[in-house]
Amino acid sequence: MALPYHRIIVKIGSNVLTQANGLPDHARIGHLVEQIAGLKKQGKEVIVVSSGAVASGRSLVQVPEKADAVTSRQVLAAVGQVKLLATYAELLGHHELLCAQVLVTKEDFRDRQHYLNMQNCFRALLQNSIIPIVNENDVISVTELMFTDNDELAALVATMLNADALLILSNVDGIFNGNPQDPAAELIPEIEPTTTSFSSFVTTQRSQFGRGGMITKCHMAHKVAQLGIAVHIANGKTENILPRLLNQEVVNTRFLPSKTASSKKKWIAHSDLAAKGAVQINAGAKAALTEPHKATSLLPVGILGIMGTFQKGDIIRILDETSKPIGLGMAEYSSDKALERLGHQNQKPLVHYDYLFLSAEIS
Ligand SMILES: Nc1ncnc2c1ncn2[C@@H]1O[C@H](COP(=O)(O)OP(=O)(O)O)[C@@H](O)[C@H]1O
Ligand SMILES: N[C@@H](CCC(=O)OP(=O)(O)O)C(=O)O
Repeated sequence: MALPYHRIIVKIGSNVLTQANGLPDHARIGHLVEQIAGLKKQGKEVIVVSSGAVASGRSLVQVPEKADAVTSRQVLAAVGQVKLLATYAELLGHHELLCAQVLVTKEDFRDRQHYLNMQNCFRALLQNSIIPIVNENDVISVTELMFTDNDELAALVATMLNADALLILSNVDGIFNGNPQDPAAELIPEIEPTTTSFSSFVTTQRSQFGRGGMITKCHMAHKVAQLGIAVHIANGKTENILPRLLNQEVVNTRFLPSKTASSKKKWIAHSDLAAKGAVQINAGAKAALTEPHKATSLLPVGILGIMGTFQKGDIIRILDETSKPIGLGMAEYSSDKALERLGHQNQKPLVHYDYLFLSAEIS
């Protein structure tokens, strides 16, 4: 039976688009474009998150050896992104499809206004049947401003657009219960939303041109699935991977989605870096907040301490008694007011349930 996904994010990793010599693999891009056109013909909405700018740049310019790594990457990506998009535009054009370039930085997901502007543009592109091709703005995003990798970017786009599925195409068939090179290792077909640890079987090893590696891929995938979006990790080098994946005809790892969260919660779930302060809560408050199937807000009576200074509307981290982060929320009032109300009964919640995201996975 075909999987009933309508809005699909397809993340194409560096390794899928790059040959062993580091140059772009045009035949592969062409084959993926054919498959994307096939999905569009079925009436599906497709958003592509594509790496490959640096690899495309390598095919055009040779950066002088004396240039530092950051500058080289900026130059290669700036030149290469033009070629990458031109390749997509030309190949999609053969199928009478139009694509659009969306270049973003991590900051754009932290700032509510940037986020809403981006979301608005994506929606308009999809309404006009245009395929957004998203990549990190590698000219601006350097060092600590960078996404961990394009898996993180794809996860953020999937949650922002409330996609039905995120398909991560890498150079492995999925997640194995050991080193994928080990013949004894077996592919894990499904991962439940309750799974919390991957480190026992996923190594920190990365593929030749990959940035984040499989551990970060797993954490991203798990976080997205927790927000109600199905995530599949599959091999982008397998022939006709996209239609075969959707028809369930090919091996892959599927992260089963848990019940859906509201879009506000989805935004908050990815706002860790934007947090302005933190609150430490007592064991009773933690038990109340984490009780399944209960919508509980965070009240001042359960707060032990306030760290940092925040205003109404700011994102704050929620820490348990041992200072372990257990969630994120949007403050209903400032840290000054929260301090006055600390430990008091019958006060307005500091974080309303609708603006509270709890997860064991926040790093
Ligand atoms: N348990 C595992 N199952 C599958 N792949 C794994 C596992 N542990 C480590 N890996 C490595 O993760 C790599 C894919 O991640 P990554 O390098 O980030 O790829 P991409 O560039 O496609 O995002 C694989 O090539 C593989 O070597
Ligand atoms: N933005 C970069 C790729 C970034 C990246 O992390 O790629 P990947 O390892 O495929 O997630 C580029 O276009 O070359």
